[in-house]
Amino acid sequence: MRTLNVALGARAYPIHIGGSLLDRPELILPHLKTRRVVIVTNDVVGPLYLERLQSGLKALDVGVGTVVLPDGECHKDWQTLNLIFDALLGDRCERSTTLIALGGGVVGDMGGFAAACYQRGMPFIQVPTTLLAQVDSSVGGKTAINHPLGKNMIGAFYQPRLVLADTSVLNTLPPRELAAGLAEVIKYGLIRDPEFLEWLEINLDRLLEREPEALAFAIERSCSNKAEVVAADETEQGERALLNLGHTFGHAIEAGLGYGVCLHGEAVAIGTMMAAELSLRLGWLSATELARIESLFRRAGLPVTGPKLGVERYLDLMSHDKKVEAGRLRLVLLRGLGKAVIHADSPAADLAAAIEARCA
Ligand SMILES: O=C(O)C(=O)C[C@@H](O)[C@H](O)[C@H](O)COP(=O)(O)O
Ligand SMILES: [Zn+2]
Repeated sequence: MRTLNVALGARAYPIHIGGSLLDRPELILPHLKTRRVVIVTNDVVGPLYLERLQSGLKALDVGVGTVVLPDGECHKDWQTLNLIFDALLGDRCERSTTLIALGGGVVGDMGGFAAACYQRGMPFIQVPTTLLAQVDSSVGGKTAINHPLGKNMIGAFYQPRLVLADTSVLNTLPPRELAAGLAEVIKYGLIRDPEFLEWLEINLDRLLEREPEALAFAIERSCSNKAEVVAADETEQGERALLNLGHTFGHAIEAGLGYGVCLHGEAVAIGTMMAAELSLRLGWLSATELARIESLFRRAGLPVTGPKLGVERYLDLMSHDKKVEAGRLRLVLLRGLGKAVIHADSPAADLAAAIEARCA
């Protein structure tokens, strides 16, 4: 097991990464306030892993309640969130009860938001079961639900007390979900870690073959990048926005198509290609560098062109982005491979051309 720390002062927390950690509930125990938890999961992950986590905790004399949500990004909404509140209230959960999110990004984001709201805040632990959740969404405390007009629009910054990433569970992950997680892994290389990007270019096939050593390295390196950024800028006043590479375009695709049609990681890959196209037009990225990004996404099995929603529709959806300031769209762009910047007021013609260049 490898352990990283998210350095947030009194709210600092560990990220444990390793095989079979679901069988080590003693790692969870020190982070509980009382011996009572509610595990929130979904109807795909639940049948695979809920019993294991539940029985391990019970053996340590922890009282365990469970909530099983319907699976999918299309359920990341008020109605489904309310199922968690119904269960917490129905079970008479206290403010000291710990909510454990067992699942991918949707379960983690909704579980975290429910924990932030229930009785104005209950302890929260992330047990991510997808690659995307292990390398990105379980770390950093962004919790939210979607709105038809925009992704993650209603939420809170609310940090977990522990992230427990069991890499063995990735063996049951569908290939499409593995690829979606790789989009966020590649993102770290592109925005701030050129050495990691080169490692990915060399070792991508090992990740696709789910070689445990390679996966553990990629997860640790991704989490270490994320932990550094979050510790420096928890609530996204500056540097943290760089973690949003590809997301302004990507979120427009997710909302425009209807949540769940395109996986988040797939939308991020397409969005990153649009950001790269714009960076190319601004003279910040060479055609060779753009081709390297495209080749990596393609090899990972990710899409590199998006739906033909029309430039106007893209821009309308993008205008809801959380990085918009005083009505000005701010985009994360690349100034070479391994260096991201935030840029306002991109020339309209270049932006439109970048979107069009990547619409199938
Ligand atoms: O943690 C962050 O900060 C990120 O931006 C990571 C993203 O990969 C993640 O998808 C995040 O939820 C997007 O945040 P949002 O603020 O754009 O909704
Ligand atoms: Zn993301």
